[in-house]
Amino acid sequence: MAQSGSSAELSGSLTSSALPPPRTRIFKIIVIGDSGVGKTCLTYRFCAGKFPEKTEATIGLWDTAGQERFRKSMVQHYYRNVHAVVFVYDVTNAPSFRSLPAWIEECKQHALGTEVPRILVGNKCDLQDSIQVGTDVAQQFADAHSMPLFETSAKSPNSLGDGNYRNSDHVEAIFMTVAHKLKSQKPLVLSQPPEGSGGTVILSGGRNDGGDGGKGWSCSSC
Ligand SMILES: Nc1nc2c(ncn2[C@@H]2O[C@H](COP(=O)(O)OP(=O)(O)OP(=O)(O)O)[C@@H](O)[C@H]2O)c(=O)[nH]1
Repeated sequence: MAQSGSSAELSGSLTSSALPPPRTRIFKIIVIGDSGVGKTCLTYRFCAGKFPEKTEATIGLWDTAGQERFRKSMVQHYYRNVHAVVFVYDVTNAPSFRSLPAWIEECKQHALGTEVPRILVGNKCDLQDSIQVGTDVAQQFADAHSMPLFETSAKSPNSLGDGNYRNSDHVEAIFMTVAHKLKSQKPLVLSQPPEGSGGTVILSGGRNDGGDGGKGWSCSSC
């Protein structure tokens, strides 16, 4: 198992033209898996709607030059108050798939067991000729750990061929699934961010019958 993780926050707002003011709930979602599987790209792709031109290895929380006390408190901080976990492996890298049990165990040790919404993501599906982890084996693993499986590519553009990254490759669906699990019962509908709204992606839920406005979701940091 190698190092590091990414995280994203989803905030859900209940907005209304009438008072009271909007309620905001913030969820902390951690994205974990071996180094290089594409955690940063997936998170960036979701938050900014595109694949990053250039990424650098995230400084691993496990890479603190032997300063054990510092490492321990950093890791504890990372796993604290987590609402959902996204496990990522690289479909072209079998060892990254074999590391998953260790990542699941790591989560368990930080009190993140099956009660916390978790999903499994196989990234880099655009590299069709280099696939080392088949869907069958990944699905079996996902079923055994009661997680939904998504196979995706943070990189490949959508089928419209215009170079944009909209509603394609399940990236939005992945985070929508997490949001949906967190928000439970309410059906969520993806809407694109308005032009110039930065990295905000709004996941709107249906208005409720009480007329108190719609639910909005946004990825507020990454
Ligand atoms: N072909 C392809 N390359 C990808 C994809 N996602 C990420 N990459 C590439 O994989 C490399 C690692 O991506 P990162 O997002 O930095 O991986 P990471 O898991 O955050 O890595 P660490 O920060 O080291 O933990 C980069 O060169 C990306 O361009 C993908 O879907 N397809």
